[in-house]
Amino acid sequence: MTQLNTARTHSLNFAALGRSEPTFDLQHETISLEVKNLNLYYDNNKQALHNINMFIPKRRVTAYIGPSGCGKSTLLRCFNRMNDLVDDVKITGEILLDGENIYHQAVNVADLRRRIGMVFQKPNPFPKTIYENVAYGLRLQGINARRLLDDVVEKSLKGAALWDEVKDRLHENALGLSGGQQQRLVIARAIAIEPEVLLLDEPASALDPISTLKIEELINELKSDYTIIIVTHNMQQAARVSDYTAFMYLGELIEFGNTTTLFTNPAQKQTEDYITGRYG
Ligand SMILES: Nc1ncnc2c1ncn2[C@@H]1O[C@H](COP(=O)(O)OP(=O)(O)OP(=O)(O)O)[C@@H](O)[C@H]1O
Repeated sequence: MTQLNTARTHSLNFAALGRSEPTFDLQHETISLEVKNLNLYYDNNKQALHNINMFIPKRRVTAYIGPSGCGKSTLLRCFNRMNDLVDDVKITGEILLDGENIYHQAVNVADLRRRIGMVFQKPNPFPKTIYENVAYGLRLQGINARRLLDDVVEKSLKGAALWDEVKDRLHENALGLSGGQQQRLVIARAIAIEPEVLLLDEPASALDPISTLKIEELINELKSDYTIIIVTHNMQQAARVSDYTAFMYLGELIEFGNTTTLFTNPAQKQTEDYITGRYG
């Protein structure tokens, strides 16, 4: 009891972060993704994820936090089967997207990745124009009608809060944009094909504070249309942007719940130790 009180004293000040009392309750959410008995082993037998069970609520922001090496990125990459690209990886268990197991052998992984888009830590625009970066996914689908592409490019850039900055230079090389603009461009490219879920792996950790703020504001706007899952090293960022937070430690899911509750009144001692800075 004493320790939980200590946690309240030392944990993040939600009023200062502009957050109020908990407004979200897992019991009343629609499920987007469900993780069931998920285990992952690298190099055939090095276990990186241990029996993960949880679900990701639809059209909310869920953050994964935890010390370096605890398996956050590994779990994130399971949601769009990016780990399939790693040699000697073994995955057991299931992840259900709208009730269907994405690891079923009949699943087309390219289709899955259209439904679950991903943005990485380092912005990775293609060495093409701003316009062609955003139009890329549609062109891959064989869509080349100019007016349709124009509309989607504009809508996606507006959706990624970048339109005003680039509308007069759409045909310039995307590599000429700043790092923060490039990251919003990559988000525009991801949303141009209208995925259901967006996976964000440390999307702001390579950016300056102003660009970070823009990305955080953008996440807040995007969640009305997308289910967002974010991995972050930064606890304040998780507290600012997420509705739900999952704390991982040594490949296990220790605690998952409403962000405000997790940061102010954690149920597990390990969570409390982490958020109060005792390790990590
Ligand atoms: N491709 C890989 N091959 C072998 N082991 C890996 C691979 N990727 C990750 N690991 C190991 O799996 C464990 C979890 O790593 P992961 O990158 O998922 O952790 P993380 O919590 O995202 O860490 P960080 O915050 O430092 O990015 C670590 O022990 C890591 O060394």
